[in-house]
This record gives sequence, structure tokens and C-alpha cells, in this order.
Amino acid sequence: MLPPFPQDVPTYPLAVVDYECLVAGDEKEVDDLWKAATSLGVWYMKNHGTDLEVDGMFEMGKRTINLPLEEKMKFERGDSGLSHGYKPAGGNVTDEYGNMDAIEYLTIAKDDVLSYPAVARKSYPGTVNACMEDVLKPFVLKSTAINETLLRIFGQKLGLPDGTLESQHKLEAPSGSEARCTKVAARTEPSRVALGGHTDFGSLTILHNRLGGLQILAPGTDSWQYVKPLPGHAICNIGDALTMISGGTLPSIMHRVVRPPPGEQSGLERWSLVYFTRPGDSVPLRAFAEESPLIAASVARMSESDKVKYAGSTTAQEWFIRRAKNQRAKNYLGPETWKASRGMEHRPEKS
Ligand SMILES: O=C(O)CCC(=O)C(=O)O
Ligand SMILES: [Fe+2]
Repeated sequence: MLPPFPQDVPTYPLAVVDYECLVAGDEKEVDDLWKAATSLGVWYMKNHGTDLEVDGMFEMGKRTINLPLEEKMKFERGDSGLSHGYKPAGGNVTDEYGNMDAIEYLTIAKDDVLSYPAVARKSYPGTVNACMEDVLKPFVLKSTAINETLLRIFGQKLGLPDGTLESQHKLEAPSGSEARCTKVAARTEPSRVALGGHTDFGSLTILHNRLGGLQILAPGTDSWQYVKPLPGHAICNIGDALTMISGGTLPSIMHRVVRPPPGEQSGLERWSLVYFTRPGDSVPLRAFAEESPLIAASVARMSESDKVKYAGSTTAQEWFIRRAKNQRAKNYLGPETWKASRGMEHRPEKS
């Protein structure tokens, strides 16, 4: 049993959305989701129906990340901006000064899970391969189904023609969608930022965490605040790609990971699990203004420089590679590298 999140540490309250009610078409729930997604871009989701798959993923992640470093490094992700594989702590920077991160993680491409035993992007340690069929595949498929439900709702609320958002995120299209298991070691110094402030690169993120450590920087505020993990609840957030497609209607929240909060949780190692849904590699990241009057109105209200940003000069894959590559510690040359790693952050200077 993990100790509870301390009562005397302030947390940012998020809306709770019930996934089963969304699936049932409950209008109030759909409206609650839309309110959370368009105001803050992050919410809790209960009754997501993936508890078994999540447990299996945590076990697989722990087994793999607990392998000797030498073994894991055979599958290291490299510095070219592709994320699949193993990333040791210190592999990325967390801020403009080049301070290194303190989180290690293992990232498995959706394309590799679906093509297994053929390799689409990268090969993985035996501990991953051993559960491709029984754990990875059901986790990826269920997480995808959840995100398809959310995309369908967002598409309707945005006034896009039916299927528009889904067609940018086809399961069979090569994409940066991926599952990630993360670990922050117990010995990490309390002052250290484990994962620097960022917005997620793709469209939708489903996060499962059990100990505190996730913090958000809510728009209009100036300080990082913890989000308290709630048992059985996932934390979902909007990423840059959906911000772009929706013409800014769906904001991607800035967040980061620090060590668990003071008190009983503070000395413990922290594990989390994420599924990122991203558009197909070749999808241009632009506001879908021609397809939706609501998005067109949002673009019309933008400054000229924002209009250029939302006009779509990169594909989803180019966006991802630029951001991921410039976060690599080995590629860090100075504050300009950090700046080049930024996405849709509302406070780009915060880390
Ligand atoms: O571990 C967490 O709570 C969040 C991880 C995260 O933000 C990420 O991997 O992008
Ligand atoms: Fe993130």
C-alpha cells in the first residue's frame, strides 16, 4: 500500500469526467468534458475500464526498468528526435540552462506493438517482447478506443464534419503514438525537476500515476501546483497537435514532474504510465478553419503572429522530432536549443 498524498500540501482541483457516461452519450458529462478540455485542457477520468491493462503495464515497466543499465542501454533511443526505446535519467534537459532531467523511461511505439513480431520502428528488451500480445496490445487498443471516443466528442463540439479528427489519428497510419513507463528514483534530490515543464507534443495523453509529483502551471497563474493522483482515475490532457487543429480552442496545459511531495511519499520511488495519441506522421499541424466555423472564428481573433503559427508549416512528425531532438542533453548548445524544443507553452520561459 502506498501512503496517501499529504493533506497539508495544496493541489489544483481538476474536473472528474466519467468515461462510461461519455460512452453512454450522457449530455451533462459531455458538457463537463468540453468545459474542462477548453478551459484548462486537463481532467481526471474515472471508469476508464483499463485497470487490468494498466496493472500489467506497470509490472512490465518495472521488470524492464529494473534490468541492469547495460542491458537497457542496448535499446537506448538516440539523439535524432525519435523517442522509442530507453531513456536513462539525464538524457534530456529540463530548462534553458541545460539542467538535466532525473526521470528514466521506456517508450514503446504503437506501430511496433501492432506490427509485432515485425519491427516497425525499434526493437525492445525481452521483458517487453514477452508481453506484447497479452499486455501491450490490449493496453494500446483500449487507450486508443478511449481517445477515439474523446476525439469524436471534440470533433462534434468543434463543429467539424463527422470523422474529421478520427481520420487524422487512424490506428493503422504510422504515427508517434506510444506507451511510456517512467521511474523517478527514490534518491533524487528534492530540489531537482525530474521532467521539465512542457506541453505534450501530440493530441491526447492518458496518464496513470499513483504517487504525487505531477504539477501543472495553470494559465493565468504563476506557480506550479500539484495534481493529486486519485485511485483508479486517469489524468487526461490535451497536447499541442489538438491545440493547433482546434485553432487554440483546446489548450495544451504546461506540466512537469518533481519528486513526490513532502511527508510519507517523499522518500519513495515514483512510477507512472502514459499513453500518447498523436496524429499520423504526415498530418499537417494547422487550424482546421476551413472545416469549422467555430475554429475559423477562433483564428480570426488571433494576432497576426499567432495566425502564422496556426497556418500549418509542419507535419505532426516534424513537430515531434524538432521538440524531442532539441531536448536531448547531447544536443544542448545553450538557451537557443531549449527555445527550439518549445511547443505551444503559454509560458515558454517556465521550466
Ligand atoms: O509522470 C507523470 O506524472 C507525467 C509524465 C509526463 O508528463 C510525460 O511523460 O509527458
Ligand atoms: Fe507530459
